Amino acid sequence: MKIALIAHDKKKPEMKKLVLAYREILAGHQLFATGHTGNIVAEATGLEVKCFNSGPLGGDQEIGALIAQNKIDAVIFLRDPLTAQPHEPDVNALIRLSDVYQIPLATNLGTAEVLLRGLNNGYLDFRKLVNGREDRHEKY
Ligand SMILES: O=C(CO)COP(=O)(O)O
Repeated sequence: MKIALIAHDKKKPEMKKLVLAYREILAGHQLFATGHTGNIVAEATGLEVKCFNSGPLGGDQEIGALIAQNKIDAVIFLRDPLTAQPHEPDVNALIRLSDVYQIPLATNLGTAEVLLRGLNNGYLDFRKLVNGREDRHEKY
């Protein structure tokens, strides 16, 4: 599965703890991330991470584009709900696209743990039915 990992600055320590705790599960999947988050994840776990631009410089949009192309299976986005983000429209766009395309999305540590445990138990296997199908979306 292709997992996108994103964390706002104040949530990066939580992201680091999460990926260390679930390293063995994450090791079996392809990881994608916004720039700074990806560097932290790669350094903490030693796992390969495809890093995009930093969030404020377009990283959320790049991951959103992958979602629209059916190239992401789950998103863990540890958002900071207490700090205004200069790129809030990009953040909202990424969340919106996850909802448009029914992509499992965790926005806090509690749900992220459920998602990763579910991933490990096959609960995301429904994604295999649509994987590789760029035509899966209804055309308007
Ligand atoms: O701002 C972010 C997501 O909106 C995260 O970006 P970085 O991982 O580059 O800090």
